[in-house]
Amino acid sequence: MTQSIKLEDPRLFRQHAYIDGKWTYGDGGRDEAVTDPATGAVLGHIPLLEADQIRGAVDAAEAAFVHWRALRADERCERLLAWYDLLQAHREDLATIMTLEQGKPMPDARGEVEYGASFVRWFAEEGKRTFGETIPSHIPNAALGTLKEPVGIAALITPWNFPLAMITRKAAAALAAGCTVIVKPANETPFSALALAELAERAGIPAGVFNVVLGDPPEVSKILCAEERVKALSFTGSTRVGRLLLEQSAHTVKRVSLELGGNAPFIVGPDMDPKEAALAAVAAKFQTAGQDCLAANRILVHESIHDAFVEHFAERMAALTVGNGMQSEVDLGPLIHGQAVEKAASIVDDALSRGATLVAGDQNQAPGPNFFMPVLLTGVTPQMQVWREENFAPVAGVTAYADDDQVIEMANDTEYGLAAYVYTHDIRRIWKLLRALEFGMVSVNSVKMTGPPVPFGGVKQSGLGREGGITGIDEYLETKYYCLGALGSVSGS
Ligand SMILES: NC(=O)c1ccc[n+]([C@@H]2O[C@H](COP(=O)([O-])OP(=O)(O)OC[C@H]3O[C@@H](n4cnc5c(N)ncnc54)[C@H](O)[C@@H]3O)[C@@H](O)[C@H]2O)c1
Ligand SMILES: N[C@@H](CC=O)C(=O)O
Repeated sequence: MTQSIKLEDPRLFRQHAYIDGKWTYGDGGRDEAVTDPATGAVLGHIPLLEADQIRGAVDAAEAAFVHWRALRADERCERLLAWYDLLQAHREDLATIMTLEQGKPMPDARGEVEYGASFVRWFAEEGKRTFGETIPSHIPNAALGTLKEPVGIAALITPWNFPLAMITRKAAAALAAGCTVIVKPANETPFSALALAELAERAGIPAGVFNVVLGDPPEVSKILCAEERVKALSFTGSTRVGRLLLEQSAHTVKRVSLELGGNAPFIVGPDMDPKEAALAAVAAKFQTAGQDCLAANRILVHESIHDAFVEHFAERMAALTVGNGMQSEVDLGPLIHGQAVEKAASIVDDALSRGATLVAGDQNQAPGPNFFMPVLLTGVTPQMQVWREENFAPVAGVTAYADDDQVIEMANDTEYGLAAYVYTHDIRRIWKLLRALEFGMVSVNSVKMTGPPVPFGGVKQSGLGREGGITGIDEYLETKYYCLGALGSVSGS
């Protein structure tokens, strides 16, 4: 079954790769169907490019780099702002494409377009502030300083859970720095990336500056990692693939940035109102049907309020509507594919076989094969997969703890270190937890923590580097030191 896609601007729906300003077929005639996870209907097809075509994208990015880096920062800024305006103007179409290929409800998709666009505006401005520094000279008659220069071509490899914002958070920073980019989106969600390319072209971003390649993921990534001309690799995705790409990039000594998996603890202090904390925990767990690197997977509640918390959590969870994200009033869309549903079921089975209690979550109510009803488990322990792995599904695991030292140990008992949530109004507890938690981001009494000004990223096996904020652009800049010697007495100090 093929589904027709109705857009106000049908030219935003592209089914070709985008290289050097041209929409490109695969030379070998291979292609892949892209389906709507909610219905299983085919939305369209993408070409799987051949190795020479991927290298062709590198040729194009290399040629375009010469001119793009030579523009003044404010000239690049103008084009990025034009791109931003187009993303805003086409928000509804972009959200429609995203919901159809990814499954998230339309309000969430609109929110992601807004979120993704906000990085373009942020980095358009930051591009004008890539300041070098002057260094007081220790060498007689010399002036010392630094310049910031673009690293060169950046390969950007992105996941399917946030098909637009994960691209713009990288691409806007790279383009503002003066780099050219080759984007490889996930094959599950290529159409958002291709719509971004269409709008980049309309915004006056020159041919070869923003390219989108499609193909067999290991094949394409291997070529990009092995290419000496690609100077930076920025990857968002699973820790497993991140490790692989880091290894593959070692031979060409690339600048590597990794935004990997998370397994966020959500800590609730004894002073909290259990209902307030439960509503926040539901919001932090079920966005994008739990397929979110920031999802609150391990919910650690003080024993004095545990039972009341669980009751409120279950009540709020029962009010969530699961369905096709194109329909109004839906809170949770489908999981991305059948394998994700199987993995979620096996994680729940594993927990139950090791003694967890199923409080709620009846899979017989699921409205279709790729849907998974929200699950609440209590009595979750470190031996269970639901604790050890990033479950990436609407499966919430709750555990009681006795005191702050114990909860710190429990929260840090994971290889991941992306984000943690803390709910308490006790300032001493807040400070103690904030300092002791081994996570790149700690959010206190707030579910929302991200946005353009924020240095987003993790520690431990959750990644390398930061995206967004005032340092996000540094991932795409080299520092060049200069020493101007023999200046005579005018050099000063
Ligand atoms: N830290 C963050 O900012 C952040 C944000 C979003 C998602 N994520 C993580 O992404 C993961 C979910 O996304 P996913 O399932 O698309 O991740 P994934 O690692 O399977 O895929 C990510 C990208 O890598 C490609 N890929 C897959 N297998 C590959 C291989 N063997 N060799 C080379 N490339 C390969 C995919 O096509 C995709 O483009 C979760 O772990 C989630 O936490 C992290
Ligand atoms: N929710 C994250 C993406 C992770 O999956 C974000 O806000 O960037």
